[in-house]
Amino acid sequence: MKKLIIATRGSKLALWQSEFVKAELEKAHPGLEVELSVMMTKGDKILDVALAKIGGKGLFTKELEEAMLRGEAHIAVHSLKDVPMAFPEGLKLGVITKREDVRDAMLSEKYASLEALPLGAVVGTTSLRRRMQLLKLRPDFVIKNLRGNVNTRIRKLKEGEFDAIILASAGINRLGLSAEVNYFTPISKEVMIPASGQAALGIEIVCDAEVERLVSVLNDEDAIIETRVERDFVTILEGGCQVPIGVNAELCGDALHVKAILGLPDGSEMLSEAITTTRAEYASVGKALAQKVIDRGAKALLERAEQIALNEIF
Ligand SMILES: NCc1[nH]cc(CCC(=O)O)c1CC(=O)O
Repeated sequence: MKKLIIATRGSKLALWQSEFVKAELEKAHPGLEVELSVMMTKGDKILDVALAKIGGKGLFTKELEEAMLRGEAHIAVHSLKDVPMAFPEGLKLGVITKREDVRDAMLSEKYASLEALPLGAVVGTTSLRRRMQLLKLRPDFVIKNLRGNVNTRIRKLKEGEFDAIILASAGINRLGLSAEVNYFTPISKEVMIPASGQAALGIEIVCDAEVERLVSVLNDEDAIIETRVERDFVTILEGGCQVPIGVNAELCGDALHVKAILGLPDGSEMLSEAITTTRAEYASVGKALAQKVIDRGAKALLERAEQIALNEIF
């Protein structure tokens, strides 16, 4: 194969991620040419409706997948946290890359940390997972919806609509945006458990042995293990991307630490659990942790969370 085509969205983060993969593949395979094919997805067009309402499934990936299935592209680079578990026939998850900083971060023009925010501070996020954990820590916060790509969200912060906003550190670091705001403060995983797959890239590929061989150089074994645990946990709970579930697995040498939280978006009811095990147990620990929360009523709690989210008028 001489030329490999990446189907990509046109947002700055999507382009950064695809350019990164292009550069890594060209470095690993001298003589290979990698080209970006930029396209609009439905999710890029609908910016005024909360994603929880329209049902986020495939919203940012459908057009890219259709291009791959038509043979017009070979791979698509996604943030793994946005990648569903199942793929259309003919496509699969071919690569999981090394993770950036997995933590969420607080961005603010005036305040250096969550603790420093005043009573009743207005905090921007549309993620139910972030809202739940913010209100658990500080029930006085006023959580206001914040949509749009990373650059749009930072612009809204700077326009003064929010005292602080919450974004993934990974996106900010990749785009080099931390200096755009006065305070960029990663939030410890003790305070806010990240989303499944956060900070890793997932490369979706056409089912083709040559394509798979070329991209496999980007696989990271620790990221594969950690995100496998996280994705197993979410799959067993049947949680879509719009449910309030935080789950994080972290390898420290041979030790594998996993913790999770789920509950109602307003933080009024929550379940959290943790397991520490060994690397060798990775294939069963996501399921084991899910079973622990299921035994404590997780399924009913998530059903209530989903009803609340769907009924909400944003
Ligand atoms: N849901 C949007 C999304 N998907 C991936 C990232 C960037 C970080 C990552 O790779 O996990 C973001 C932005 C954000 O949550 O702040």
